[in-house]
Amino acid sequence: MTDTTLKSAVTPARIGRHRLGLIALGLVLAALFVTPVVIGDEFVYHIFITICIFAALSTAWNIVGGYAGQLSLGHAIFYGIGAYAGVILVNMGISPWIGMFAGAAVAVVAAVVVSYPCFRLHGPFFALATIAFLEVFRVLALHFRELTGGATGLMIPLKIGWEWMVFRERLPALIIAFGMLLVCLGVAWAIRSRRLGFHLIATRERESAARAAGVGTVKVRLFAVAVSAALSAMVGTFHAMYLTFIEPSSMFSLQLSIQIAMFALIGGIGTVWGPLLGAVLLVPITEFARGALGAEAIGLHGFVYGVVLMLVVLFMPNGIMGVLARFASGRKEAAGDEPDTHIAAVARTDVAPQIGDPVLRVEGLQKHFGGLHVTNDVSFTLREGEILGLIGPNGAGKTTVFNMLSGFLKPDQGSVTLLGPDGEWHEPGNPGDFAALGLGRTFQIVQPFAAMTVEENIMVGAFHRYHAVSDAREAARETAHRMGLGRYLQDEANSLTVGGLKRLEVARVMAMKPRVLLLDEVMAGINRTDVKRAVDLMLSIRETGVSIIAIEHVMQAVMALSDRVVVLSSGEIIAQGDPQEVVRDPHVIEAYLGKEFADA
Ligand SMILES: Nc1ncnc2c1ncn2[C@@H]1O[C@H](COP(=O)(O)OP(=O)(O)OP(=O)(O)O)[C@@H](O)[C@H]1O
Repeated sequence: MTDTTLKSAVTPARIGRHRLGLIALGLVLAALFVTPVVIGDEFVYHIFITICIFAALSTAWNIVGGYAGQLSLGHAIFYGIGAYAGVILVNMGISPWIGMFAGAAVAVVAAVVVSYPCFRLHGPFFALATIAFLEVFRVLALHFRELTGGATGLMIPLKIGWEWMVFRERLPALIIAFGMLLVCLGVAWAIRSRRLGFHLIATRERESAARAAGVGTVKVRLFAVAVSAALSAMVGTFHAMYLTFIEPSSMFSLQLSIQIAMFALIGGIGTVWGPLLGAVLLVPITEFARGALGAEAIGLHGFVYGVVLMLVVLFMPNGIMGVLARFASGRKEAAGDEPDTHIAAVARTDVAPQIGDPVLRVEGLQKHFGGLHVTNDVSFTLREGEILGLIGPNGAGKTTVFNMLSGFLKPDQGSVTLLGPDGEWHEPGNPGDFAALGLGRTFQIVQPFAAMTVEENIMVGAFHRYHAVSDAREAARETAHRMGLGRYLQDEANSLTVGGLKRLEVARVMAMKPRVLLLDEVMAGINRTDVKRAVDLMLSIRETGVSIIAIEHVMQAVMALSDRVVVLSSGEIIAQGDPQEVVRDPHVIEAYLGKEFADA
């Protein structure tokens, strides 16, 4: 396959529009620095410094709230820690440049301690928990009066100069605020464009699928929270020096937490540039309104944010960046029906399967859900290069067995052991360990990472083998072409048809280069031509030495594919062996069609 074929999905027009977008964003960024310098007015300086500060805070928030999808409304905790650490150390005669890092270190510890127990909570529950922790920190700041000054707050001593981050003119403050914004944007961009960014978005979109692809979902989210907290704390230190006075309710403020989240929501949550655009749009409107209306307009910014948020939700659900991205990528239509490449056909009779030694042993699996005995003493072995069909009527317990074979469920009794690449037998405990030993699985209900392109979805699987983005991208492209998805590389996963999504599910797991592959009903709901293609594909995968267990209801496919079949009924194995013999077994006919049919 030529390189040009691999890159064909990225059109020159699309690259051109992308470049145009980057140039426009670069101009917005440059204008943030140049405009106040050219105008020279104090108030304009103040507005642009405030934009930089809020854009930096919102960009840091976006690493957790956007990339990782953990809607934190307690981010002012880290901003407040940075502010207090900086000011307390300044009062002790230590420069805020040092205090900034001390605050960041404390914020990282607080972030890990606060977030770890909260990660089990999702959506509004996570948000509520972060608000509760924010309140705890505010009360702590009020309580430890000797350190924080309590409700009276702390004044910054009037030591002027770069060393103390306090200036008579506005320009140095703008330089620092702008520098901080650049640092936050740089970190956010670096995370998004590396393996970590892919892992975070995958975790946000489909945690189970991410875990099956070997992503350490808790680890990556903790890392994101730590980085975000450190950046927020550093901005907090500078902002405290800029304000020259801090007190608990304005530092550990729910309103501030909501504001920084809102900038990202309006600009484009989960994008690198969205928070910046949100802050650029909203801060001037509210600051000018406040300046123009003075005390009459207390709370006006809340009203303005509410109106803008409503308009954005109604007309731009993905924020400003969503509109720009649509412009950059052009048309979208349902994709995936017409594979662009021919999947190598391997006729059933052409190839004698090379079946080797056992690679997976399943012994005495028992699983109860409350009073329901879902599997009872399920035992079988899978050999190298073998295709094992796992069949049985609805509710027989097939998916539950798969969940135990991939670490998503712990058996009540029994064991699953897997032959590792080191030649030793292992008993893995969780999906990550199974993936590390070379087991990949698909899900009965497809689990695409909706916010990613087809290429990026497959890259999440490829990152299991590669660290470098370029290597993972190349591997993903090769897999996509092999799976007939080459034409859709740059399309959003959401735009694929059912058949396309099923192939994407297999492509993601194939990019992991598994040694054992668990396929859960990959042929359900697809047309006859696609079933034929899927059978050929599975046979070609097996030719590479991969062992496959396939849960399937499409009997022609099961018969065409399987070297052996295991039949489950009511959680027990009722037959196993050669496919032709198994389908004639009266117990199997009875399980599927009832006793009367079997007797007849
Ligand atoms: N988490 C759970 N809690 C309670 N019951 C469950 C749970 N998961 C599965 N079950 C029940 O266990 C039984 C087996 O379900 P399972 O999904 O494993 O069957 P299956 O053979 O894969 O069915 P199908 O072919 O319809 O997908 C069903 O009765 C199901 O309702």
